[in-house]
Amino acid sequence: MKKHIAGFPRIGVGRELKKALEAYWKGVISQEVLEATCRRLKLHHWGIQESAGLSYVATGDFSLYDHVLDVTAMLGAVPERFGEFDAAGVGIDTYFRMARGDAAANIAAMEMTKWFNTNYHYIVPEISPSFSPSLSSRRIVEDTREAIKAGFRPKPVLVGPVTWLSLAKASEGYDRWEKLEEVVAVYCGILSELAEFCSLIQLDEPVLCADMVPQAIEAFVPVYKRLNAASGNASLLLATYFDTLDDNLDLALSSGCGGLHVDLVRGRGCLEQVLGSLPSGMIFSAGIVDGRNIWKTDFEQALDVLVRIRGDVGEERFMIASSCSLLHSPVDLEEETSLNPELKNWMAFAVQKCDEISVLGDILDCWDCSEALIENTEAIQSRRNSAWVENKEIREHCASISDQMLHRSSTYQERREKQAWLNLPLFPTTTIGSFPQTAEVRRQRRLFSKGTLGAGEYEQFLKDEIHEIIGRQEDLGLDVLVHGEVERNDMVEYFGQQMEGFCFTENGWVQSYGSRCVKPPIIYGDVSRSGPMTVEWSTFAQSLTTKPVKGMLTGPVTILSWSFVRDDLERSEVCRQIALALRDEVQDLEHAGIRVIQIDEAALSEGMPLKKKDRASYLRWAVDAFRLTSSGVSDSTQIHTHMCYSEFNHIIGAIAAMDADVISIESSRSRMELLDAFRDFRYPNEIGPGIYDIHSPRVPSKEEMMKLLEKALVFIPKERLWVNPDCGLKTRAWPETLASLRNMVAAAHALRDIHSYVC
Ligand SMILES: Nc1nc2c(c(=O)[nH]1)N[C@@H](CNc1ccc(C(=O)N[C@@H](CCC(=O)N[C@@H](CCC(=O)N[C@@H](CCC(=O)O)C(=O)O)C(=O)O)C(=O)O)cc1)CN2
Ligand code: MET
Ligand SMILES: [Zn+2]
Repeated sequence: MKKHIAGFPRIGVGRELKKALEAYWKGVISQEVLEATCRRLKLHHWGIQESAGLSYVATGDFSLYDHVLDVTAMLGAVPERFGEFDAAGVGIDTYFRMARGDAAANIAAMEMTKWFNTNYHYIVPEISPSFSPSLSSRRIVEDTREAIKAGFRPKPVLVGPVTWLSLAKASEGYDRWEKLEEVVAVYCGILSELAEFCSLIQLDEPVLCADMVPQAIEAFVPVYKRLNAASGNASLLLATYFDTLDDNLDLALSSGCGGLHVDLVRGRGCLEQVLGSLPSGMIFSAGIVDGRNIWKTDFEQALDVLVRIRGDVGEERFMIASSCSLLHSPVDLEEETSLNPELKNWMAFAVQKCDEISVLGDILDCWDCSEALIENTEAIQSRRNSAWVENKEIREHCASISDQMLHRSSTYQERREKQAWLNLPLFPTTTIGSFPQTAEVRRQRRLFSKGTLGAGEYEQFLKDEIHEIIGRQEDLGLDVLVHGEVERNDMVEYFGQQMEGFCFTENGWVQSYGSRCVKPPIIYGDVSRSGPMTVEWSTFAQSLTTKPVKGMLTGPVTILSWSFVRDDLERSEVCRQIALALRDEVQDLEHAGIRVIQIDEAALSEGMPLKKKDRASYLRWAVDAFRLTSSGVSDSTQIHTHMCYSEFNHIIGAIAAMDADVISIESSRSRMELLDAFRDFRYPNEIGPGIYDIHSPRVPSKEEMMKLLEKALVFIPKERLWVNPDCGLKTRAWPETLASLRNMVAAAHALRDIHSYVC
């Protein structure tokens, strides 16, 4: 029986990749040193897979920034603004400029967005008529050769052409599918090269689990016919994940590929259908170990399914696998020394998942693994029967939620009048919450968590920072201020740390984009709030200024989406528990005199099911959770929300149903394209479409931002338009932050001058 994983996390257990990348970008280390770190990581990760007993090691899953950008580089899809690239191919500096922009040359980065419904971000390929696909990066071949040289048996992994093209963004009016033939030709070249020394090559086509556009559907089978032909003796494994195949199952089955990988965690629903129609000769790769959560696999349940599959397809055509790439899991549970041992015993990270896959295979192969099976059963039982998981009081509280709790007392129009006391000018300026998390802030937090710095000193340090941040905003002339979120390590982890039902890792890092990582908290039990979480910081900030300070909370859907969530309770129910806890926080803030409160729902659209048919029910409970959080305040308190990376167009109705008084959204990278949504649907409340990209250090000019605002004014009445950046500023440094905000405020003032004279 063959065993494999769809990909391994690349960041490194000690975030070695992050550190090396950031050092390289700062000019502290050379390309050679960076590449040496990467080589060490790859070898280490291959070693883990091999010593677990997996049949292959994944290659091509390692990336300097993003695996979608790797394919973009392979195809030579370098947007014109980055200039000519080297004839030898896309070098790493061009590659990084595409990902991060070029501040010195004033070149904007490529867009970045969520990888399906995960918290991983990929760089969106750009396709223009002038794009001429040609093999421009051979990294995957080089990495695979390296694996062979080191004695491993590689299975190269790359994003397939239909998914790559589907995720791309074409120049206006251009049909991306016109490039299909040439794109496929490049893939054919690379596949035939890999086929010379690999017997199995994995092509990831998660788009098969989403709603595909007609062009993609039409293209699929002919494209795969060519790819299979080019792959000679190597077998192509068509990998699908994140949902069921449903309507696209026939495409997958007719692809002519040697194997089909199915996600049996999120796509279990189509198992019978797949088994019923799998062509004889096609390998079935069973993605049974969850690549996106941290719970141990229930071996007994998994074995039932696996035995059933093996009975159908036979030993020869059967592979056991992770549901998707382990990119979305933390690296190694063994690194966790402070987790409660009982909780820890319920979990498996990437390294442990490799072992789980291997052991499941061994058990099926009738090796004597009874010990592993007993241990697993005990762990599963311990979690199932634990007294820490369920809390009667919380359950009762949740059951008593009334419809009235989901509504503000008055309509937006009425509330607007009652909020006039805020006395805000036309085009009010604000920021999204965080200010630069400088090295010094992180250092102080680290000293505090190590115990080197006392609680009092740490608190004083944070207060001094807030003082400074308030002063800077006053100097800039911003209208609604924020306290800056300096006390937070992360907008989700921080809240989790103050609620019951959560636990935390020390090293459970997961890549979010490029060098940026998150440490998702783990929700293992019923959630409640132990006491106020943010009130002290917000009231301290408010005491320093006469301008309104926005209270700053992370919303229930976002806390849910960016945590590892228990799988023994409906997500919607976990979300309600979080919402109920946050509702108390909102009311506490109001009582403490914080009268503008932002509840971030950055992950609302990310959490959306991939298929249209499942979306309405998700949006219903997600919007209800937001309303439950936000509706307990008086009319004169202004509720804000913030969203980023959203495909707003198809959920604009749901966003309106959240009924926040003000929403800020990301839009600058897409040059206000999202405003298309407002062409047909007039958003009824106030809105701040972000006018500068905070993901890049580039300082946008006043004129540039004015242009974006003028664009917005076509669809948004001037009385309802806010002026703000795309997102929080925590990843930026102070100099560019101040320069950008100065220009932003100037743009708002200039616009005020123009528009206050126009009736
Ligand atoms: N959960 C989550 N998801 C999100 C976002 C988000 O903010 N949170 N934002 C969107 C974009 N994604 C992002 C994800 C991460 C970061 C980010 O800045 N991450 C930081 C880590 C944040 C953090 O947890 N910081 C901790 C730990 C910092 C740290 O690395 N400390 C050093 C020590 C530092 C020192 O002594 O100087 C260490 O532990 O080794 C803290 O501030 O306390 C990073 O990778 O650098 C930004 C955006 C979408 N998804
Ligand atoms: C990813 S959304 C970020 C919102 C948060 N308030 C911040 O400013 O950082
Ligand atoms: Zn944001």
